[in-house]
Amino acid sequence: MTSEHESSPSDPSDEAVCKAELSTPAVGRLSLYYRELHRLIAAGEKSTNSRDLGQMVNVSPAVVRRDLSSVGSIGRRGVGYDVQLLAERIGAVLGSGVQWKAVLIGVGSLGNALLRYRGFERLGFSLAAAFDTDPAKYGREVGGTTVRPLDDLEAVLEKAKPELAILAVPSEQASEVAARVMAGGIQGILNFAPTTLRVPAGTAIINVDLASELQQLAFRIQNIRM
Ligand SMILES: NC(=O)c1ccc[n+]([C@@H]2O[C@H](COP(=O)([O-])OP(=O)(O)OC[C@H]3O[C@@H](n4cnc5c(N)ncnc54)[C@H](O)[C@@H]3O)[C@@H](O)[C@H]2O)c1
Repeated sequence: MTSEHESSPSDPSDEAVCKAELSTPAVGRLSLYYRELHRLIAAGEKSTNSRDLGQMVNVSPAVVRRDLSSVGSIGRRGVGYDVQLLAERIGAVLGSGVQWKAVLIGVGSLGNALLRYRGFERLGFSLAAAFDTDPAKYGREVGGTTVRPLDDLEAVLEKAKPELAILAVPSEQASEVAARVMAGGIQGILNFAPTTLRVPAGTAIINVDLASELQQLAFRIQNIRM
């Protein structure tokens, strides 16, 4: 069995420090460990180790140990990680357990799929409202959320006070919509439009460009072949 490094329980101020120090790829990996740990909990597993966890998310045991020690992990030498405790620890660092409210803007092909996706709720994200500019879509219910006119955006943001916005609008519309949601108090944007949005400090943004991901995948395959 892989040996895990023991670490002492950390105080709450450690959490703030390690959150600030985590790199974006490390946060991505923590999110994957979190997903796998919940799968293990559902399967009745009590413990895991860095080798197995690494295999599940395709990284080396050393990377797993480094990531987990950076969140003040609770591994025990020769025993491994208690999956429940580790999931709670990572969840606390990632802000799970907190309920996050999101709004979705743009209910086309992608917006429809996102509204129907049930995986957000499991991680504490709820969709407070969805908006579009196409009158034919107003009042339609998709995945339990009713599509509203974009004109209602500011009133809904004021009332529901969501923290996050998901943009699934055409790229030409993205910056204007982003400006509106930020003016309405949104703190984080998940942007699916294939354009790089500029946001002021104090707003978090993640741009998801699936075509660019595919291009990177093709590039890697080419390099494997060479
Ligand atoms: N479909 C995909 O698989 C996919 C994947 C990755 C990224 N994207 C990107 O996500 C965005 C949406 O893609 P799609 O395929 O769903 O497009 P789509 O044309 O099917 O849907 C876009 C929706 O946005 C609405 N809209 C337009 N302007 C708006 C505005 N200002 N405010 C609110 N709603 C507005 C339209 O009425 C439409 O319902 C695009 O930028 C696209 O490039 C799509």
